[in-house]
Amino acid sequence: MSESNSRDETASHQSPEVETPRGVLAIRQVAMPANLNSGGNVFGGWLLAQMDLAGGITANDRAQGRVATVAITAMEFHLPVFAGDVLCCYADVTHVGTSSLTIHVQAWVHRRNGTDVDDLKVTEGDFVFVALEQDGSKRVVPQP
Ligand SMILES: CCCCCCCCCCCCCCCC(=O)SCCNC(=O)CCNC(=O)[C@H](O)C(C)(C)COP(=O)(O)OP(=O)(O)OC[C@H]1O[C@@H](n2cnc3c(N)ncnc32)[C@H](O)[C@@H]1OP(=O)(O)O
Repeated sequence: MSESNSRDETASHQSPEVETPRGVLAIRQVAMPANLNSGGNVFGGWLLAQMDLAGGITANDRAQGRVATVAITAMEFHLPVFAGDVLCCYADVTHVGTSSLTIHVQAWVHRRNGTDVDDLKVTEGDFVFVALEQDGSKRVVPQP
């Protein structure tokens, strides 16, 4: 049997991989009607704010103190979010520089669907934070 045939056979016996959230649950928040746009979906800006908070809490923990968001270098909106969805933001420290930290943040919703509950990845992005002194100047991120 050729190598490629062998690989095909293995693949046909495996169930498709189910994606799970990446990182640690940093915040949960219920999307409310006040967070909707005129189309009936949750505003992207509200989602970004929740993700920034989730990344900021994680960066604050890792940097052992005050941080500020300096950049969002990647952001994807995969699916719409609706009122009543429970937004769950997961954060993963992917890079620590001298004064900066990059946190990959994924937002998933926990959505009731009759008696079932669906968990869906709705957004993800890379948030860069800089560790700050009390006067607002940058500082070195301490070793863990
Ligand atoms: C037990 C109790 C717990 C309490 C728990 C409380 C938790 C509480 C959580 C709150 C969570 C709040 C989360 C929201 C946080 C905001 O909303 S902050 C508000 C918005 N952000 C701001 O106002 C920041 C404004 N910017 C600044 O003040 C200045 O840019 C800064 C941040 C002081 C940096 O200035 P600078 O000295 O010119 O920095 P510079 O040398 O150019 O760059 C510094 C680092 O950033 C990197 N960088 C800069 N620009 C970029 C860029 N565009 N892309 C990538 N990297 C970049 C550089 O590469 C460098 O990295 P390192 O090589 O040092 O690792």
